[in-house]
Amino acid sequence: WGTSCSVTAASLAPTPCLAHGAQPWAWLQFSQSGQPKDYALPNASWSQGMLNLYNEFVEKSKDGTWKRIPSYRLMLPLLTPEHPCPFTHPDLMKLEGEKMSKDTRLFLRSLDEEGLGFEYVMFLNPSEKRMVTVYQPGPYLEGHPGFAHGGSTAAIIDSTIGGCAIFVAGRVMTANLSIDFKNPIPLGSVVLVDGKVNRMEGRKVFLSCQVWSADGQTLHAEATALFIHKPVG
Ligand SMILES: CCCCCCCCCC(=O)SCCNC(=O)CCNC(=O)[C@H](O)C(C)(C)COP(=O)(O)OP(=O)(O)OC[C@H]1O[C@@H](n2cnc3c(N)ncnc32)[C@H](O)[C@@H]1OP(=O)(O)O
Repeated sequence: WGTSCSVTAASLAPTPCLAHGAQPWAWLQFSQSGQPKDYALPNASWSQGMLNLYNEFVEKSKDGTWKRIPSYRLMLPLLTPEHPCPFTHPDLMKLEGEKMSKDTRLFLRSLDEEGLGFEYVMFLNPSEKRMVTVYQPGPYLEGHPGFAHGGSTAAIIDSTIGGCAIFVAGRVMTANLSIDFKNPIPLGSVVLVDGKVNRMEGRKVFLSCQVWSADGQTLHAEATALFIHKPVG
């Protein structure tokens, strides 16, 4: 899962499901060519602060407590009964790539140039049902001068806890997201988006999330959310 790791079907193999026959690999996304480029690896735009936090979680991942989540331009279509586990197919990357629409991109991976938009890497802690995102908002996410637009903060929160909810429940949609914005996030700074599942009731997954500065001194935002499980088919 480190920086030198090449992405193979084996390295992306799913972790055990937690509930509802969850398919934790369902969030994997593939590039339009079918050859995946993993965007959740360091690039030249990452600040030293971003690299430091990334390395901290890579270190924590060595004993399996945390897992880095690869990130591609597109989200893998949610799995069908015919393809319950795509990792068993040797031509996975190509097949899934060809199934994708050619004209869409995942919102958070919509910009080509490194560093201008959302730079982020997610780490999942399966036993804690917790997802943290190391996040560096770029200059094209501006709201008030010099600060990230609140909508961009909502998007990174939604994706962080969305990933967490997918892990526990499989296919989910955001039904409700409530955010208290506490302190503005400077563009180019590094923050930690820390989300977790609090409880599940039937199809409902309740989560909470906090956005902290990298030094842990500033709470930028906190949120609660409800995701609803939508069974495939
Ligand atoms: C690693 C990368 C991961 C990337 C993750 C990306 C995550 C991105 C997530 C998104 O942005 S999703 C896009 C934004 N969300 C939507 O567009 C959802 C639009 N809404 C819907 O599709 C439906 O309203 C919804 C799926 C949320 C629910 O419809 P359903 O028909 O499946 O459920 P229903 O309305 O029967 O409600 C089920 C239960 O949830 C409750 N519920 C539904 N919406 C609620 C709400 N908004 N607030 C509170 N409770 C709600 C509802 O009262 C009910 O409770 P009970 O079972 O106790 O009766």
